[in-house]
Amino acid sequence: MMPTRTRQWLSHRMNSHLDWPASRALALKGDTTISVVLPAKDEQETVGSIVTAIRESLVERVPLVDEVVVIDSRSTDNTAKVAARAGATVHAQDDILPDLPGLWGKGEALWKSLAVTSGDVVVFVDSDIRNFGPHFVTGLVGPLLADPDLAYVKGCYSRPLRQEDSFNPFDGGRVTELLARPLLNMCWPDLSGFVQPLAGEYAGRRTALEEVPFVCGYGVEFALLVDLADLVGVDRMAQTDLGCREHSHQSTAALGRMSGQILDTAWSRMHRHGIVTSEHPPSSGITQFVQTADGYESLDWEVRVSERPPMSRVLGGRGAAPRPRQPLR
Ligand SMILES: O=c1ccn([C@@H]2O[C@H](COP(=O)(O)OP(=O)(O)O)[C@@H](O)[C@H]2O)c(=O)[nH]1
Ligand SMILES: O=C(O)[C@@H](COP(=O)(O)O)O[C@H]1O[C@H](CO)[C@@H](O)[C@H](O)[C@H]1O
Repeated sequence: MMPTRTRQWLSHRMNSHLDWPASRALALKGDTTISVVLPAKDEQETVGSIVTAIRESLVERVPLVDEVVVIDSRSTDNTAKVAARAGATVHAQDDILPDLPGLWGKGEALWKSLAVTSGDVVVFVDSDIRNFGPHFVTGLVGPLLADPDLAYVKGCYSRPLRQEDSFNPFDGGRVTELLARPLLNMCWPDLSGFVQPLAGEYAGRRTALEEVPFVCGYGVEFALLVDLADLVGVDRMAQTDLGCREHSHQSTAALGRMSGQILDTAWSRMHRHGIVTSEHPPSSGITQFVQTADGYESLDWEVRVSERPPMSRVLGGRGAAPRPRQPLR
């Protein structure tokens, strides 16, 4: 159950995107630089419109955003071309810090983005959003521009579940409701006020983001919440209601594998926090089953997650990335 202190946190750390029109964010920008990062794996259908919306509204019309960067995460489609054509700076995930062995996953893309961006504030936006609007960015950066003590702002929204033959206005966020929310409530009750703990839209100060590890797979959001709360304290974290988010949905089986990665991530944090003491980590894999004409076929999947160290330890010896490239305008 949400502790009283978390209810108090929720009452003063919940924003609405309606509070943060681009004009107000611009008035607060000063010399704070802002990078928007989109991790993208096979998102040719949607990445272009998101980049275009950001470029036209928040670079050209209102000069709030200094760079829009797409990290092409081993896509097999035309994601990179579509993103570049829309005006983004595109980096292939494996071209970044090439002297390190490349790893799979969303968190790898997000971690590597820190090495090729320079914004004082970094905004992460998924590339599969189907109803993106510039308010996703202004609602996240506004509170950070207004309050220098704030380190991190997480988006929250209603999450419809639109599938081939069905639509439900509330059933999205399946891993959130079935795994992440129970885990956080039971083991990290101070984080139980985050409405969408796995939301892929969030913004943070580089000075904080470069001081925490990045889990390379789908555990990245879960780990960032726990690790940033350890680093800066929940009261330097906030959230903004961004309205509604519709995105491309994966299959239940795919979310089962995602859940395995998040559970592995959570176990590692429970171990660091002394919630579990066993020195034997959980199994690194899961077996799923598909029905066949002859019965069931078993499929084994690896869900053990890799983790990158805080970027400050890597860039420390390399020097920070150059200041944002020439704005897109
Ligand atoms: O290895 C990966 C997996 C995902 N993504 C991106 O991360 C975001 C969220 O991933 P996904 O849509 O697969 O997760 P879901 O929203 O279904 O939970 C999307 O922009 C993906 O393109 C990525 O960059 N690399
Ligand atoms: O929130 C969730 O349960 C999952 C799956 O959402 P849906 O059930 O497909 O709406 O989506 C999120 O989880 C991923 C892992 O943290 C994030 O990377 C995604 O950005 C986020 O959409």
